Order: sequence, then structure tokens, then C-alpha cells
Amino acid sequence: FFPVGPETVLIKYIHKLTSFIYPYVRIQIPEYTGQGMKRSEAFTAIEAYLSDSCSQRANKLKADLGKDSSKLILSMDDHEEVTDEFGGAKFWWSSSSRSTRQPQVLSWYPAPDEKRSYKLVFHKRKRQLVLDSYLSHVLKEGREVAVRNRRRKLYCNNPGGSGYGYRSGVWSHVLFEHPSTFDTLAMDPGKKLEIKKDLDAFRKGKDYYAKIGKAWKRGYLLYGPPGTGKSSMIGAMANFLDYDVYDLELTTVKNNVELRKLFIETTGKSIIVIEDIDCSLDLTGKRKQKGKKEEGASEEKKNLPPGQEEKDESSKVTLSGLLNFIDGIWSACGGERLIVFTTNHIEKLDPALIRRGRMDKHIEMSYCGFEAFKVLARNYLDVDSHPLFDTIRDLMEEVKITPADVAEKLMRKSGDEDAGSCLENLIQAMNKVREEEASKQAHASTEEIVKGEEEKSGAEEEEASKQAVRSGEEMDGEEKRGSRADGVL
Ligand SMILES: Nc1ncnc2c1ncn2[C@@H]1O[C@H](COP(=O)(O)OP(=O)(O)OP(=O)(O)O)[C@@H](O)[C@H]1O
Ligand SMILES: [Mg+2]
Repeated sequence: FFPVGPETVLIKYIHKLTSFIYPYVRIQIPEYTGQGMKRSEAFTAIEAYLSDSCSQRANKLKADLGKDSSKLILSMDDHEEVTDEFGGAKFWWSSSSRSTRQPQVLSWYPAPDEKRSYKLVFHKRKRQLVLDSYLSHVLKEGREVAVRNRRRKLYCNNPGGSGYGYRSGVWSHVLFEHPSTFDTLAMDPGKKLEIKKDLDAFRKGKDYYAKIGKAWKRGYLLYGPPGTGKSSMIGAMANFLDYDVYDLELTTVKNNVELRKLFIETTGKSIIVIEDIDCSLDLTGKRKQKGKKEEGASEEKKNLPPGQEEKDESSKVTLSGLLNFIDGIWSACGGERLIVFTTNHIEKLDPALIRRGRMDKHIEMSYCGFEAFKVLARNYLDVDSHPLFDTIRDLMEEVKITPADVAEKLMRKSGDEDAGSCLENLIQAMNKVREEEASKQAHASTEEIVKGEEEKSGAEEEEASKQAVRSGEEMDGEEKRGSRADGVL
């Protein structure tokens, strides 16, 4: 027996009384939860769910552009109510927003000015139905609607160059509208099909990845000379999978901690891209040089003011930081991510970075072959065959030309330029490349001959001098000395 004051007893009775008169349960879903600045996923899903079901019923609606920018997506306006039915029960949804602007409070992490939230009200007898099935139904439907309506985004981690304040380390985004697709991408058809199959298997592989105990992600390494379509390939992948793209600029990431923060902030169904990985950082072969570097670093450290050393050490993204980013424990959060690296110099990369399991698939983007050329000809000139194709096929076997150069030649400069003259341009360009190659080779080989001859004549001279020495030895006195000197000179 606990002695309780009269107020407690009173409150207890008031609760009982209100639940008798007002037999409803309320659930509040705020837009931002906890201390994080991250938008609640539940809120987003509910927003989408309600937008789908309320457009028929609510009176006050908000509109925004949908996926193809031609259709308006309606959603519930603030302070609006809709009812929903599920499993024979009725549910009331309402939205509210409350201004929280506090001008006198200065904060490093300013809170959003408005606190928005959704409220769900239902009869307490339906509590079990809500917990067992209604909420999961709402989330599932909502997520599907959100995916259907969403406009894909291109995120980058360099918001206007401001490297300080609460904005640093946060992604900013624009709409992703890259025109490249697998149809416009010029490469060997077999290879293209293989990549498409691989991506498809990945997209559908949720259960498979769970079964084999791997995080649902896949790494691609695209390598090859400039202008062979690595960036275009990333665009095509994003369009094929309908994923968002995160373009990670490593040089602006201050340290490993920030890298991890960026990674956690990425959402599922996305491609994380690091372009020119060999230039981004001194990640190349760092592990091997570690010992040497540390020696040097400790000497440098001596000259730094106290406190500076620590900062310097932690102010870099390191190879191990990047490896953790790719396959550390954090990479399992969220799931369904593709990580793509591009480089022009695969040989410069640390093998640890590109081993299978991290970079599961290595794709070489190379010079334009005849099959790739045909794709470009179809896209740029609308031709599938042409009398000049045979010449081009022969030339392509000899000459290294990038798809970017081919594309440039095939682009119609004026409206009246016909396919034939574009192809002629291409042939001319390839002939020029061939001549240049030939003259370079000729130059190289004449150099070799000259070098060879120099060596040969050098040897002859030496032989002659030896001869002279030998013959001189046979002489005697003054003459001997003189002739030897001649020989040497
Ligand atoms: N395989 C290709 N198929 C179709 N177009 C291509 C292809 N490769 C290059 N192009 C054309 O050339 C341009 C440059 O290509 P892209 O930016 O993809 O090259 P990259 O390999 O990323 O080069 P870099 O290594 O310099 O970044 C593209 O805009 C595209 O028009
Ligand atoms: Mg590129």
C-alpha cells in the first residue's frame, strides 16, 4: 500500500473519466525526430500515403511537381483532416504545423522554423489492428507511392563552397536529369548486356544478399582513357535502375569522420560516385609507403605548435577511412547502394581498394570499336548501314579513337549536313590519327637507328684505339708514347 496524495487520485480518475468519454487513441508523427536533422522516414512515407488517398477527399491541398515535371502531386495542406478506412475500421488523420521561431536564441544547429507533424486518431478498440497491420500497411503503401512520384536527385557534398558551420558535410541536391541511357551508350553489345544483367540481379537481390550474409551493395570500377564514356555510363546506370546519384568529391571531405557522416546521410536506392579516384587523394599505394611517411611526418610535427599535430593527423581522408566507408559496418545501413569509382589509371590504385568484394566488377571502357561506332551512327545520324562503313571498320581496327571523338565528328554541325559528309569527317580524322601514329613510329625508329649507329661507331672507334694501342706496344721509346696518345685521342 502506497500512500498517495489526493491530487494523484484525482488525476487517475480524470484519466479514467476522459478515456470513458473520449475513447480514442492518438499517435503523433513529427517530421524531425531526436536531435538529428534527419527527416523522419515515417513522416515521409505517411505524407506520400496521404497524398495518394486524400486527393479525393481533403479540401485544402498542397501541390508540387512530380516525376516527369508535367503532373502535379497533391498532398495534404497543414491543419487539414482526412479519414481513411482499413479492415472495417475508421481512421482520422490530421496535419499540423507549429512555428518554433525563437529569434533570441542563437544556436549552432538552428532548428527548422516550423514543426510539422501528422496525427492519427482511432478508437481504442482498434488498437490491435493498428499495431498489427494498419501502420505497416500505411508505411508500405507510402513508400511505394513515394518511389512512384519521386524525382530523382543528384546530390553533391560541396554546398556552395562554404566549408564551415552546420552546412558543411551535408549533401545538397539538384534534380537529376542525365540524358545518357544504355541505348545511347556506345560499347560492345555483349558487354553492355552483361552489365545490364548484373544491375538487374543486384536490384532484385535483396533476399539473396540477406541469405549469403552480405550488405546489399555492389562496387563498380570503371577504368579507361578520358572520353571513353565512364561518366556517361554512370548516368546510364542511374537511369536504368531509377536510382539517385551521390557525387562524392573526396578532396573537400575534411576527414574520415566527415566521410562517415556523409555516408550515413545517403539514402537507399542510390549510386555513390567517386570520380577520378587516383587524383582525388593520395590513396595510391599509401599502405606500402606508410613507414616512410610516418618518419617524415614526425619530423614535420616537431615544428608545429602544440595541439596542431593531432588536428593534422585527423584532418585527412585516408585509405583505411575510405575502405571503412565502402565495406565497414556502416555500409550496411539503409541498403541497396551501388558504389562506383572511375579512374584513368587503374595501375596506380592500391590493390586493397579494388580487390573483389570491394569493387566487385571491373569494367574497362576502351577505345571505339566498330560495334560501338554503329550505336553512335544510329543515334547521331539515324543510319544502320552506309557504303563508308567498311572503310571505317578497317580503320577502327588500326586506329585508337575514343567514342567522344567519334561522337564529335558524327554530330551534325548544321541542319543540311548529311550522314555521308559526317562519316567522311570521321574517316579523315581517323586517317590523320593514323598518319600521326605512323610518323611518330617512324620518328621513334629513326631515333633507334641513329642511336644504334652511334653505339656502333663508338665501338668501332674503341676498337681502332685498342688496335692502335696494341700496335704501339710493339713500338719502342718516344714513338710508342706518341702513338698511344694519338690512339686515345
Ligand atoms: N561510350 C560512349 N557512348 C556514347 N557517348 C560517349 C561515349 N563515350 C564518350 N561519349 C561522349 O563523349 C562525352 C564525354 O564522355 P564521358 O564524360 O562519359 O567520358 P569519361 O570517360 O567520363 O572521360 P573522363 O575520364 O575524362 O572523365 C560524352 O558527353 C558523350 O557524348
Ligand atoms: Mg568522366
